[in-house]
Amino acid sequence: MPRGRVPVLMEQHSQRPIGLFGGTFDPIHHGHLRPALELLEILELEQVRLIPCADPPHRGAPMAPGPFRLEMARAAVHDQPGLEVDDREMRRPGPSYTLDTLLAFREELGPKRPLCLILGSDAFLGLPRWSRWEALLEQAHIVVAHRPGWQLTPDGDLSRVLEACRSDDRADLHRLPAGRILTQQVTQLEISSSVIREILDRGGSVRYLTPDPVVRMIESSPYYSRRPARSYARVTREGGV
Ligand SMILES: Nc1ncnc2c1ncn2[C@@H]1O[C@H](COP(=O)(O)OP(=O)(O)OP(=O)(O)O)[C@@H](O)[C@H]1O
Ligand SMILES: O=C(O)c1ccc[n+]([C@@H]2O[C@H](COP(=O)([O-])O)[C@@H](O)[C@H]2O)c1
Repeated sequence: MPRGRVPVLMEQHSQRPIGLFGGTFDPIHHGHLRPALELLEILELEQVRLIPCADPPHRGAPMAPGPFRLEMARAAVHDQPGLEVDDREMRRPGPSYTLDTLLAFREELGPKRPLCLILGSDAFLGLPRWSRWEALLEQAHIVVAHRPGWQLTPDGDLSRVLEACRSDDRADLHRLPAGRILTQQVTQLEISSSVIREILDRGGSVRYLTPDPVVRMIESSPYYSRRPARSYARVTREGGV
């Protein structure tokens, strides 16, 4: 590649950061995928690992079982370089605590590799309820992707941690292995898995909210839809059907 075309951050460090994006993904949707792709590009990450959790802490059991949520995630990104699905939480028994996941990555990749834990703003605001949450920043940076409807105005301990670790310089994510918090604007997509489940529950279509391969998996699975899907007539140019 001609020198002028080497991305600025890449020039400084050969070991680019890895983005780690955990979720229940029940099901995965474009509100997960588009921010993941934008962060991959904007932050010049090596890759973003989508990590479906087996047993999400602090919420009820998912509608779809872990292996199916994992397969939906794989189907969603199968043709997108840079977005990978990581099944380590599925292979680990017990609640899927994120700190355990970060420690496993550290063990695998060594102490120097920059890691970026990606959280939507709602997940970030809930951090003080997570297990050993302040230790997360010892293992990774935190990248907060803005999510529609959530203002980033933490209080208490989270506000103090944000104040102490906040960085506006993306190069910090490449220079250091962990410890910075960066907030990043991404395309705002007001999509959630809960809304998708509600639409399916009333027999609606979720096309264009999630990639077509995921729609097909959902439609042929027993996990979400309860009412039969509606059928629509196709109107031809002449007005016939
Ligand atoms: N539309 C979105 N824009 C930005 N981030 C999102 C969006 N939807 C989910 N996220 C983030 O993705 C991660 C995983 O979210 P999760 O799998 O719980 O999806 P969800 O749509 O919030 O699901 P549910 O509606 O079931 O709570 C979280 O960090 C969350 O903040
Ligand atoms: O480690 C924790 O205590 C913890 C508490 C709540 C959520 N998480 C993780 O945060 C990610 C998003 O969770 P959720 O419930 O919004 O899908 C997912 O990877 C969960 O495993 C982690």
